[in-house]
Amino acid sequence: MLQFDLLATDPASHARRGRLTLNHGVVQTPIFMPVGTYGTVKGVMPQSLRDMGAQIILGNTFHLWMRPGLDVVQSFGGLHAFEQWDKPILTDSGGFQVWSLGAMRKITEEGVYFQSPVNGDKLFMSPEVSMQIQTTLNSDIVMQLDECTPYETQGRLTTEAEARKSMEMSRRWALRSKAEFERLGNPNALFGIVQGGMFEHLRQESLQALVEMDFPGYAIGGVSVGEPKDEMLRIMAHTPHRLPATKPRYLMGVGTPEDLVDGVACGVDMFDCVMPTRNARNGTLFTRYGDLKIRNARHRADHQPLDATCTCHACAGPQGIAWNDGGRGGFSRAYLHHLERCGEMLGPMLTSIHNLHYYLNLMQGIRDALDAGTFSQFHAQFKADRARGV
Ligand SMILES: Nc1cc(CSc2ncc[nH]2)c2nc(N)[nH]c(=O)c2c1
Ligand SMILES: [Zn+2]
Repeated sequence: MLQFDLLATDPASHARRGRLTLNHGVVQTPIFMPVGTYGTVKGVMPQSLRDMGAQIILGNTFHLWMRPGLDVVQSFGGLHAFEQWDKPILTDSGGFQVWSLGAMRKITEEGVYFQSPVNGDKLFMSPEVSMQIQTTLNSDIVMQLDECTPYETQGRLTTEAEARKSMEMSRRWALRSKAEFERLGNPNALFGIVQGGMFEHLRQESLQALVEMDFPGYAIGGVSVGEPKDEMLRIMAHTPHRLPATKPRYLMGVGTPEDLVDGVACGVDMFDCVMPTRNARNGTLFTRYGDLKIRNARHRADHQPLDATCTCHACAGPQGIAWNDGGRGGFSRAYLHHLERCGEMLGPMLTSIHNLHYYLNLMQGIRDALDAGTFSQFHAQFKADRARGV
């Protein structure tokens, strides 16, 4: 089941405020979805995710199929009980992950043949198999099996003909995914995925065909695949607002804080990206006034928190009072620098909390601005602040 209510639209852009009602709960949009590939958002407890306002997280069909295996997840009645997350979950279909395997796979019309990276078993993933796995996972939002059209093929740009061929196969796989999803009687929501490479007219053909299939929501795939930023922004400006206004739009694998605010202005409702958690593990922290590299020696004896305006547990402690508001319950840059230098596990745990909180708080600020009719001002202030430098 999926219901999408449009609550407000920004007169000066394609930005919109919405509410997504799914089987495991309600999600306010625009939204950022933390990535929990192996059934865990790396290093972050489910309670911490709830405390920071996460409303929906991502799981991965391919990885969970490999480990722990469907029999184990099935014995829990699905992913929610297994990973102790009772709010909505979106699962990606597995195509992107098999594609990322590189050499160890063969793509045919029927599906993808590949070797398990875990034990070398010969495996096969088709639209039907992907739907069967996602039905077992019982995720609230299921993604069709698609082929993520690469930006480059054998070291040269993917041609229009190659992008068309790939988009047309994804279109046929959308139909097969939908047929199997319905045959299985899956009670959740299946999203179609727009492909078409960097070619606007192929994007238009792809989205038109998917809209005719009448999915409850749509994703834009095939970006954030190594293309230059201006190419991603060109597709982001072209495609989202051409999708039905009454249905949710999900931009896959994007992006930086700037991409999220720009993406909302282009009409995107849902984002996912490994950046906040991956950057946290390599010591790159997002703050209101720019990015900060905690390993830099200049933080060695700095008593300030990562971000003096942040109310996350790392910056403001259990009381959640920001440094600028007089709070002193958080951890200092000096301490986080020390943890990073020592390779202590508490380091990535705290930096992941901070970065996820930054992304979720940014989306909360966007929703509040859309509710207040001040999104343009929010957008301008956000950019000015981020340009200030830490
Ligand atoms: N950039 C990008 C990222 C993802 C993974 S989204 C994700 N899965 C798990 C976490 N995050 C994609 N997934 C699919 N199915 N298709 C795509 O075109 C695509 C493109
Ligand atoms: Zn913080």
